[in-house]
Amino acid sequence: MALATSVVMMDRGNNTTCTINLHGATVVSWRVNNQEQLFVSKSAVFDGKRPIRGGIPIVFPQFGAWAFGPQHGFARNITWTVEKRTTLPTLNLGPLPFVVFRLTYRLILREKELHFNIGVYNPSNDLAFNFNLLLHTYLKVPDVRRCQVNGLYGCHYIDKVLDNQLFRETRETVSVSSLTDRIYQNTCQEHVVTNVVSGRKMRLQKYNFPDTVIWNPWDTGRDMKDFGDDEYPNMICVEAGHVTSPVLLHPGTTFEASQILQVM
Ligand SMILES: O=P(O)(O)OC[C@H]1O[C@@H](O)[C@H](O)[C@@H](O)[C@@H]1O
Repeated sequence: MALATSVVMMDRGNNTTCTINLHGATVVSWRVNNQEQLFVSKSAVFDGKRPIRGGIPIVFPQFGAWAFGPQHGFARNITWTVEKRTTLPTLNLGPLPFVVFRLTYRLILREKELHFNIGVYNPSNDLAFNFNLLLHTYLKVPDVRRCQVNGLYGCHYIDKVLDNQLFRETRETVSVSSLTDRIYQNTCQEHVVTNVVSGRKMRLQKYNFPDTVIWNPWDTGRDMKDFGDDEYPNMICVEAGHVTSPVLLHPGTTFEASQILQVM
């Protein structure tokens, strides 16, 4: 069995690399010209028991709390396997003894881009199932207060900080200056986040991910054991997902979704 800390690394030259921890198939580092783009907490735990705090964990088959398992599902907390037959890292999850599905995750590293392609297959002959899927992307930023996220104007959002009330976004760009935990629905296929590392912009393109979660724990991060007290200014989560309505996957069919991150 692979160790919890086993990693797969992609190296494109020019100090452009991507590292995937097989625990949860969590992308734990993406360096472009030696500049780290992802936030991983200095208090993150790599014990193979808990999800990794930062990078890009995969949320599946549940977003949020759940009666049947851990918060945000179990995919981020299980060791994935690497398919040996391909040159591109392809990671697989399933079949597992207790569930019927297979997840395939393919990553492509380009000069200034990282592509994520994820497929969920239902191998059953007769059973359909429901799931949520989300890429929990933690972007590294010098000061979250200076970041602006576009592509959310006019969208309805569930504000988890305000008793899950539904609001409509009236701002052209969204910024974060306090505890923020919002599920934006039917968002644009593209978001641009300003003032990420080196003052650059990050473009996030998404396909088959109708929702976008914006999260920063602000000082409530102090209550999280695997998150440093002073780290909240240095991250913003912009999470592409299919979460407000579940995906219903019929027997013998596959659901596919993807995301591209691009340093601009
Ligand atoms: O601590 P976890 O399980 O990794 O979750 C972190 C956050 O993840 C976000 O996606 C949720 O909207 C937040 O409500 C949650 O607090």
